[in-house]
Amino acid sequence: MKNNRVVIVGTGFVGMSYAYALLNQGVVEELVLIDLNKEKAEGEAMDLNHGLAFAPRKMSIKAGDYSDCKDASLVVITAGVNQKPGETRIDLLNRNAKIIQTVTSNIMKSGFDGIILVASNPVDILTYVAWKESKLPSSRVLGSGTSLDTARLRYEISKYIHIDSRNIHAYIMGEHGDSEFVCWSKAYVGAKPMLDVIESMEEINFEDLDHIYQSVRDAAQEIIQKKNATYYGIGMALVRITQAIFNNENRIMPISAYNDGVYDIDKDLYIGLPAVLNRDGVHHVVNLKLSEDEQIKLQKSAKLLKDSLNQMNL
Ligand SMILES: NC(=O)C1=CN([C@@H]2O[C@H](COP(=O)(O)OP(=O)(O)OC[C@H]3O[C@@H](n4cnc5c(N)ncnc54)[C@H](O)[C@@H]3O)[C@@H](O)[C@H]2O)C=CC1
Ligand SMILES: CC(=O)C(=O)O
Repeated sequence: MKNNRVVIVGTGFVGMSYAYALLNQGVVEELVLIDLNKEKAEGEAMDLNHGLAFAPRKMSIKAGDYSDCKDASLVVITAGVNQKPGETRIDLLNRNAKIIQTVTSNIMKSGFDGIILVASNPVDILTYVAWKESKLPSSRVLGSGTSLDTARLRYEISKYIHIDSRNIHAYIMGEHGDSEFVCWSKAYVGAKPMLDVIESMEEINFEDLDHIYQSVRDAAQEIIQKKNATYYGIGMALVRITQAIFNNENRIMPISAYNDGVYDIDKDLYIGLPAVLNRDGVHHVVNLKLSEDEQIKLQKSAKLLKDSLNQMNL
């Protein structure tokens, strides 16, 4: 890891929520903001700099250009359009794929040799696009995947059982989209299997599991209906991934990782899987023994992503 510099490409809602959370949590030393709209990036850098007097650490924040990627350790791509009410993430594909190709090509022209983290939607497919365009090892290109969905899941479970969401160990896997699913067979509260929790607690029963899943799956649409975009949750998920990388944590997080055969699903694609993250990026994908039903769901989700990838000319 060369230094403690992060470059954000795309200073919209998501990019700036991430930047604001980075500043508040004092995660990095240097932050560079890039956007097609240079004035926006400049304004955002000024605004953030005015918070430095209240920040937990010294930090350099500026609007920049692609030459700033050369020495960066991490470039986070949050550029592109977001969903309008009723649109799915996949509906954004044609509009955002070109943007991600251009952005990645510009990043690589700078001589960049670090890690790329993609948040733009549809994130699994666009992470693949960034990986192909960058020609970096797949371990150094990852997407936010189901990290946000998993945080939503932990929150929803926590509401039922009144246990801190940080004690809930459970993953949403698959596409960051409508075909995602909960890996209930490997869900734990503290060290107690979720299925034992259901049997021993009155607050939650088996019927609630479907309701929890639906709330998670439909959360983005609900927020977009109410306030047009989602950004705080993903901003904080991106910070947690950034910390895992910069602090060399070997932390397990569900992110969009390249499937090179760890799971028995279509190969050569990116999909939401639990993975160990450290300063090298994705150290390895964690191989969970899924139930038969979960395995079918993961296969379906992968097929959907693969079909979308096959329709593109990459
Ligand atoms: N992965 C996840 O869990 C989540 C992903 N998203 C996705 O993040 C993306 C960004 O969403 P928002 O920030 O709400 O959108 P936004 O419209 O607020 O911001 C997008 C920014 O990208 C910039 N941009 C567009 N083309 C560019 C280019 N070629 N080079 C540099 N900058 C460019 C725009 O000028 C704008 O500032 C969307 O695709 C959205 O669906 C949003 C929430 C959660
Ligand atoms: C927009 C989006 O992908 C989300 O909030 O999950």
